[in-house]
Amino acid sequence: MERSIESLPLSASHIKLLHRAGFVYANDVTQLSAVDLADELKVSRIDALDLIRSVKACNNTVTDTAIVQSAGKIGEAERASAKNTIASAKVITLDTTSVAFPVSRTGIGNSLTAYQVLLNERRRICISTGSFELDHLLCPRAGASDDDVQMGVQRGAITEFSGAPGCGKTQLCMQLAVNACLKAEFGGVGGEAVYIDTEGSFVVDRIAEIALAALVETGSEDSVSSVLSAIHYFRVQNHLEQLALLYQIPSFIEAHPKVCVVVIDSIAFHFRGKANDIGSRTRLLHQMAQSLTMITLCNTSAVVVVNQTTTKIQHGSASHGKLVPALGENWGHVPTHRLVLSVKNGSRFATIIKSSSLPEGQVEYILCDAGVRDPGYGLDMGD
Ligand SMILES: Nc1ncnc2c1ncn2[C@@H]1O[C@H](COP(=O)(O)OP(=O)(O)OP(=O)(O)O)[C@@H](O)[C@H]1O
Repeated sequence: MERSIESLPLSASHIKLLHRAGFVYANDVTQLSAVDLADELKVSRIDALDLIRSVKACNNTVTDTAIVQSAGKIGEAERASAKNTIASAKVITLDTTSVAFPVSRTGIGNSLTAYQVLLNERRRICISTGSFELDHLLCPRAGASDDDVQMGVQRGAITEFSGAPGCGKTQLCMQLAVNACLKAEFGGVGGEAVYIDTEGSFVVDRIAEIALAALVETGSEDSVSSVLSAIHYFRVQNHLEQLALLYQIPSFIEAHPKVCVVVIDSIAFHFRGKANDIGSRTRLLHQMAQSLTMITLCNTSAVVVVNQTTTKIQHGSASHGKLVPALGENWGHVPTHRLVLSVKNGSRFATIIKSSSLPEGQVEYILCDAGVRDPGYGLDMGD
């Protein structure tokens, strides 16, 4: 029996994507190869493969249920159980790119086996920071068999970069936004980026320069304008706007399913100086943390937050203090990975200070006209 696409328990964005490309029946999708479907939908091959698997899984589930029902062999209990199966298929295929998450936005989620989680992790294409060393620090992928897999900032996680002014936080954010939008075959993800600027530090000429350098380096024939057109820029003026925007980002991503990174530069700017009212600040930060977590749970976006640094007084004196990320210790539990960027004797370093899955480590990076790169970048050019 031919099943129409819209009768399948796929996400609305998947159905829209398939309809827009002219697909009507499930079999039209399942008979295609991932390469052909990727061409048709203008998505990456991994995303196309995932979509084919999802359609196949949904199609089989729906068809099996329909067959059992039409044969009259199904009681109320079985019917309910079949319904649950379809519902769970919907949760598992909720994401629009590649990763299945057990938690839905609207209800208690279903479990995945650890092995499924492992497969999802392996399939997940990270977003490059521009520095090979930093990419490996952020995503070592121990045991991964595919050496060509893109490393960098992990999707489905909140990564925080903090550091003193001038250490390169904004440069890194702009580089990540560009790399998210480059095509997969040119070292990118072929996605779109959300860029939330709370400080007014986003410089469009600079991001255009970074995009041009990336296109030239990788030999991509795309234009700077096509890369910049995939970056959705939001400027927020105060903490209420920031909270409201973050709350709406999941819906925004649902309407823009190619978004694979949400950058917030910086998370702390509008929350500093509210130390007088600790209670309300804690509540606001808690709300913000919930919104960020929701973004990572209901789709496969990476969340990248910039944090400022503050001096932690030690031995009762600021002169013995050390620089630590702002917003206090409670906030420190929110990011999945926390890194500090620092400058010492003219060299720039990124150091992991907290992570539940990454080993401790430090790498050196540089900032140059092209953006964020490894030390020694450009030395072998022209050989
Ligand atoms: N075209 C460029 N070429 C090389 N380095 C550059 C270029 N543009 C900016 N930089 C470097 O970037 C640094 C500023 O980085 P960035 O604005 O990311 O700092 P930040 O950590 O975000 O600071 P703040 O907290 O004040 O916003 C400057 O010190 C400069 O050395």
